Amino acid sequence: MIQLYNVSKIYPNEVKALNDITLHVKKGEFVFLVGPSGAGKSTLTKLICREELPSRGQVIVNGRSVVRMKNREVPYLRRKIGMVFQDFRLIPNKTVFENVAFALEVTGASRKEIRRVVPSVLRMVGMEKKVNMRPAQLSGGEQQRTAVARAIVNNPVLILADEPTGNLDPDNSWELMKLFMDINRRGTTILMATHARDIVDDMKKRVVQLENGTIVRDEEGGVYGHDV
Ligand SMILES: Nc1ncnc2c1ncn2[C@@H]1O[C@H](COP(=O)(O)OP(=O)(O)OP(=O)(O)O)[C@@H](O)[C@H]1O
Repeated sequence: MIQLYNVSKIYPNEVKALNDITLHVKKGEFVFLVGPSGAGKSTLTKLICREELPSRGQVIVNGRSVVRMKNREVPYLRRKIGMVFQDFRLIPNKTVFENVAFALEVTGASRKEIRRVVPSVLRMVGMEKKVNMRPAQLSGGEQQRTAVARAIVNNPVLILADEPTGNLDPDNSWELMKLFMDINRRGTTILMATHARDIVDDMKKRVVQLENGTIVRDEEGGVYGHDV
């Protein structure tokens, strides 16, 4: 699903965010990306969805080189990737329904399709009773569940989550993780950058640890680690 070969990223200000990373993630895997602040976790996720280009190396997502990809092909890549962020990033003046529907509208989905798909996705994340609320009227947990609904509404093959529990209390964090586990069980690959030690320790998934832009640990059934 994701193959990175000898990837380095140097930002224009000369900061070397990633240094010769080689990483393979198979379809259906659930991978935690851990490491101290500034280790390069967000940069890695940005290379996968082509928000940034690598300075060196190759990035293959779902069988396609995102480095060689033309700009006009990027929207098709993004449709295959559901993204979830720490700060939710919902559109403030749209309702829950409209926020999720918007992700379908931009793909050219018909009204009929939207009326069919959006309610079922909102049911899946437990937001069916709040379809007409706006983000400001929702709790953090509800906002994030709406963001997850938006991320999965196009049936992505991959979910990239950048510290998705960062603004949630422990109960809401666990609710969110259950949702991600559910989505993963249905076959969607998940790559999640996180500082949530308890969650990583409990879930015993593959853990990739970054430090100063290099992978210092890649462990199946791993824990968060003592030296992070
Ligand atoms: N757009 C940018 N321009 C210049 N430097 C950047 C840019 N984005 C990130 N960096 C730098 O690259 C390094 C890696 O940053 P990155 O955001 O990938 O780390 P991170 O592991 O996600 O950190 P955190 O856990 O705090 O989110 C840091 O030194 C950061 O300051």
